[in-house]
Amino acid sequence: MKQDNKNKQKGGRQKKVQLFKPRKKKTPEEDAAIQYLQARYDKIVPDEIKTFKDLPLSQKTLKGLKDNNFHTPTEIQRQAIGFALQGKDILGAAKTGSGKTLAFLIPILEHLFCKKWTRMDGVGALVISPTRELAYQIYETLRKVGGLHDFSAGLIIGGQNLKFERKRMDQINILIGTPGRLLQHMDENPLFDCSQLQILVLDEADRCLDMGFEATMNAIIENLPPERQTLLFSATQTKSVKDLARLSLSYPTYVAPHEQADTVTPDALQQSYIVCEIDEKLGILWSFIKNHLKQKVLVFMSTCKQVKYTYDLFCKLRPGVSLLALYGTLHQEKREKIYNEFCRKSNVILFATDLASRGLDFPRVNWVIQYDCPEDVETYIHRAGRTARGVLGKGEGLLMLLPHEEKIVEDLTKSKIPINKISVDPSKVVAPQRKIEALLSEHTDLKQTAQRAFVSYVKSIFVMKNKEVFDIKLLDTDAYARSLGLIVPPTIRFLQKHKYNNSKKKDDTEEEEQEEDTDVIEKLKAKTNLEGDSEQSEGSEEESEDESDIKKEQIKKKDISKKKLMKLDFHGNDDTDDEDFLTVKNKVNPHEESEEEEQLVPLEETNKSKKKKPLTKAAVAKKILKKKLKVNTTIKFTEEGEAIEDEKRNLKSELAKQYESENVGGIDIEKAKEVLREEDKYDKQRFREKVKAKHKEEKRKLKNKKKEEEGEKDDFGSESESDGPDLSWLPDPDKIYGEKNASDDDDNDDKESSIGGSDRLESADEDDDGSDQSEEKMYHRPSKRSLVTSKGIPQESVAPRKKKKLAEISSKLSVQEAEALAMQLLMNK
Ligand SMILES: Nc1ncnc2c1ncn2[C@@H]1O[C@H](COP(=O)(O)OP(=O)(O)OP(=O)(O)O)[C@@H](O)[C@H]1O
Repeated sequence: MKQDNKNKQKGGRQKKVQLFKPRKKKTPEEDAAIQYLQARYDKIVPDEIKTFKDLPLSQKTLKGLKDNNFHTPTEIQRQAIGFALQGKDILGAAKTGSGKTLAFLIPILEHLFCKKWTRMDGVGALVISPTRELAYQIYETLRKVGGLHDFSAGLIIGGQNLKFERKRMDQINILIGTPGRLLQHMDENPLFDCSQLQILVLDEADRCLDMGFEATMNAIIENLPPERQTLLFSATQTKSVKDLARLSLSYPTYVAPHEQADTVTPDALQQSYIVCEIDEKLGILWSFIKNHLKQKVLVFMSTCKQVKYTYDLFCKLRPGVSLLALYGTLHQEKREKIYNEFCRKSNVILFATDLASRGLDFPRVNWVIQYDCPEDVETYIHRAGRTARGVLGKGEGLLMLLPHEEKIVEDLTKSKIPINKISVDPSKVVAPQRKIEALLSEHTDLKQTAQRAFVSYVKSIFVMKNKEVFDIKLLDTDAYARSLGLIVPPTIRFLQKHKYNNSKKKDDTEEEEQEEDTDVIEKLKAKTNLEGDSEQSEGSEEESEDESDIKKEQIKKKDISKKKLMKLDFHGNDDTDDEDFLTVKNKVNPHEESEEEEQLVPLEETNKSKKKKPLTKAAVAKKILKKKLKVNTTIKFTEEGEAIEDEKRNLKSELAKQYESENVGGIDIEKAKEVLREEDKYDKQRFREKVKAKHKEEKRKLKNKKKEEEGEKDDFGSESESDGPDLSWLPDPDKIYGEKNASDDDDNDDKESSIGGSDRLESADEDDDGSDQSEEKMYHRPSKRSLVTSKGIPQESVAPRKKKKLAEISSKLSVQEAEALAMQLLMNK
C-alpha cells in the first residue's frame, strides 16, 4: 500500500490516494454479526463458559478451533479471553502447558475481525517471543486456528532471509517475531510500519522484559503507538512495577487462575531429584538413557558446549536410541530441523540448553532431566514444564544435584513445587569411563570439545548469582574433568587469575573480597556477552540471548554494567560495540597474555578509559609499531629457559637483511616479494642439504647393521635396535656396491631376493666383487652397469637372460632410485 501511495504522491494527487484507500469488504450480515458479538463482550462471565461456543467469537475463529479439536477452553483461556475482548490490558500468569498461546491468539483474531482489518491496513498485532523456536510455534498455531480469516501473518526471526522478510513487511497484519529481528526491521526497513498497531503481546513476558532484552525492548516499545492494548503472558509472570511502567501499563487486569493452587507446576507432573557426585553424573545419565530407550526424553544442560560434547560423545557410544542436540550456536536451518524432528519422534533423546526451556510445546515428552542445577526457581519451572502439557499431558521430571546444590530444593518447596528425593540404584549405573577415555584419545576433536565443555561449565557455575547453591570452591574440577574423559584437567585461566587476585588481597576484609567476586563476575559476564555477539554471524539478535542464556538473567546489579551489557547483547555489529571490545582489551595488565582475561576488566574502568580517548584498531596497530613488537613470532625455549634459535627465521640474503634493518613499519609488497625470492634460494639449498644428510645417515645405519650381523665390532656402536625398523631383510649395500666375495652370502641373498622379489636384488648379488669399500666411497658409486662390466665380475656367472635385464635396469636406476625402491619395499613389508 505504501508503494502505491508513493507513486501517487509523485503525481501530486495525494487526495486521490485517500479516495483509493481500499474499502472494507464486509457484508451487511457480517457487520451485524460484529455488532452482535461486541454487544456480548461486557456480559462475559468466565465461570459460565463451558465451551468456546459460549464465548462471543466469530464463526471463522470457532471453526478454526473446532477443526483443531479445541472445544473446551482451559482455565487461563476462560478467564483471560473475556477481558482481552473487552479491550483491557492483561497480565496473565498460568502454569506451563495450560494454553496461554490461545489465550492471546483468539483475542487478536477477534479484535482484527471486528475492526474489519484487511491486508492493506498493515500491522494490527505484534507478538514478541524471546526465542525463534517459540515464535515459530506461535506462528504455526495461529496459522491453524486463524486459517479461515483473511489476515496475513508473518514470522520474523533471526537466521532467516532478511530481504525476503523486508519485501513482504507492508502486507503483514499479524507479526510474530523475536526482539532483535523486529528492531532490525524497525530500524532498517522503510516498509515496516507499526503506526496502526492495535495489540501488543509479550509471550514469556518476564523473559522479554528482563535485562537481557531490556535495551531492545525499550527501543521497540518506543516505536509503537501508545494507544494500544497490551497482553503479557508467562508461567512466571513479572510483577515489577518498573516493567509495567515501561509498557505504559498502569492498571492491567491480573489474570492468574492458578494462584491459589497448591502447586505452581502441572498436577500431572511427577517431580523428583537425586544427589550425586560430579563424577557420577555422566554415568548416571548414560545409564538412564540405556534404561529408557523407548521414551522421549529432554535433557537440559547449562551451556551449549556441554550439550555439544554430550551429544557427540553419546553418539559415538551408541546407546541404541535417536539422539538430538538443540542449542543456539547451531545454524538456524539445523535448529528448525532438530526442533521438528524432536516434535515428530517418540523414542528420542534431546540434549538442550535453556533455549528450549520456555514455551516450547514438544508433544508427548515422557521425561525432563535437569542434568545441571537450574539457576533459579523460574528456570526450574519452565524446564520441567516441557512435559505434562495440555489437558491430558503426563510426565516426569528428574533434577540432578551435587551435594552442595541440594539447598535449591528448599527454594523449590517454598515456591510450591512438590519434589521428592529419590536415590539411584548403583547396580543399574554403568559408567562407560574406559570407553570415553579411549574415544577421547582416538578423536582429538572430541577431546577438544570435552575441554571446552569443561571450561564452559565451570564458568557457568562461577557466574551464577546464587552463591549458596553454586559455590565454585566446592566444585571438584579434577573429578569433573576425569568424568568427561579428560585425564589432565584443562587450565581454567579465569579462575587462576581470580585466585591470584584473592591471595594478593588476603589482608582485605571479607566484604572487600565479596566485591572482588562481583567484579570478576561482571567481567565474565561482559565476556559472555562479547562471545554472544560473535555468535551472531547470522545477523540476528536473540540467539546471543538464547546462548548466553544462563548468565544474562542472573546478575542484575550495577546500572552502568547493565546498560553496557545491553548494548553488547543486541547491537553486536555496531561501532560502539567494537569500541567496547577494544577498550576492554586495552585496559589489560600488559603481563596478561590471555585474550580471555583481557576481556575480564571491570566495565566501570572501561568506561573511564573510553572517556579519555577512544581506541581504534588503527591506534592499536600504531602502538604495536611504536613498541617495535614483532607480531606473529614464536619463540621456543629450552627447559632451562633459553631461547632456541629458529634457523628458519634467520635471514640469509643481503637483501633481506637490508630490508629488515630499513623496515620502519608497514609492508612494501614489491620489496617483500623480492626479499622472499632471495630467501627462497637459501631455503632450497638448506632443504637439499637436509635431504643429503638424511640419506647419508640412512646409509650409515645400513652399514652398521650389516657389520653387526657379521659380528664385527662397530667402534661408534651407537645404533641400537630401537633406532629404526628391522632392515635386515634388505639387500646388503656393501654387496650392491661391491665389497666382498659374492659366494659368502649366497644363501642369504637368495632369501632376500625371494622376499623382495626383484631382479634388481638378484643383480645386487652379482655385483658383489669382494672389494673393500670405505664409507666415503659409498657416497660416490659407479653405475650398476659399470659395476657388472668393469669390476671384474665373471660374465659367465650371470645368466644371459638376467644379464640382459640387469643391463636394462642398471642403466635406468640411479643410486637414489635404488634406495627409494628399497625404502618402498621396506614400507610395503
Ligand atoms: N483449549 C484447549 N483444549 C485442548 N488443548 C489445548 C487447549 N488449549 C491449549 N491446548 C494445548 O495445550 C498445550 C499447551 O499449550 P500452550 O503451549 O499454549 O501452553 P502455555 O501455557 O503457553 O505453556 P508454556 O507456559 O510452557 O509456554 C498445547 O499442546 C495446546 O495445543
